[in-house]
Amino acid sequence: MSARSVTVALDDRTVLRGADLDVGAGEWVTIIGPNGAGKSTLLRAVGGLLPFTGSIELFGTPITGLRRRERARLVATVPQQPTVPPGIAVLDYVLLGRTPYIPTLGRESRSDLEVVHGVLERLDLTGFAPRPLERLSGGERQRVFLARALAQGATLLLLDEPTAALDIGHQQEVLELVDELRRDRGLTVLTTMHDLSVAGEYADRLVLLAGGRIAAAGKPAEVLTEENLATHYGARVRVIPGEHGPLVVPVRS
Ligand SMILES: Nc1ncnc2c1ncn2[C@@H]1O[C@H](COP(=O)(O)OP(=O)(O)OP(=O)(O)O)[C@@H](O)[C@H]1O
Repeated sequence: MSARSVTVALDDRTVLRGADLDVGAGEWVTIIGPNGAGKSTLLRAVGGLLPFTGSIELFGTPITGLRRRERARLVATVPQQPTVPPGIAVLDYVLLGRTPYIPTLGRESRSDLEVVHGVLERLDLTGFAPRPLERLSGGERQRVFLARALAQGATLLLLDEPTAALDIGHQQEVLELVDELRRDRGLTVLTTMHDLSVAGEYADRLVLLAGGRIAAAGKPAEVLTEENLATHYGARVRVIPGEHGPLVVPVRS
């Protein structure tokens, strides 16, 4: 996907200004930045969920020219707090991911159900299928949200803080799974993330947003510098070289 000069105003306030972003097919790019920087806003604009000025293309097609169903087959979004229909079971929630493939007033096909069961199995959620989604723990729910996005079969996956509710083990499990799917199925991944070490370990490139503008972009080692993190987060950190990317350690003054 590519975005050029994307600007978003919410309630008459410009919260994203002139953002340029390219994510190549099969690439993983993570947007980092302090609270309120505009990370979710940029992700939502790319997902076609917000009005914007500028241009956004998904695999060569302007997003504004795509119908909802067409767009949903190309891009799947997991928001920070997805809406959960009251009382819905896990299986039915994940099945909602197949909506772009089900004819209006039609029913899901056998292949839709096969996709859903495959995804549930892959995410170790088969045992949860009949349970009400609302009664799952925060981390279990997070995996179900990801399952719905994967069931959608889109090529571009947009994940807003995908590991926020997860313990360290499930965090790794989910990110490894996303990376595996990226390699196996050629998925393109755009995420937001607060954990900078984890962000740097998984992404090919990082984009640092601050005050609605892109302040830095490049390989994790180019973006995760002590200077950048002091300037844009007001944070005192040490950056230590790690096996898969720089490790960012907060230090007291
Ligand atoms: N619906 C809205 N109306 C008005 N302002 C909004 C709206 N949604 C978000 N904003 C504002 O836009 C700015 C960017 O918000 P956004 O959610 O994109 O930030 P973020 O970088 O994802 O933050 P966080 O790390 O806290 O999740 C913030 O100042 C926020 O208050």
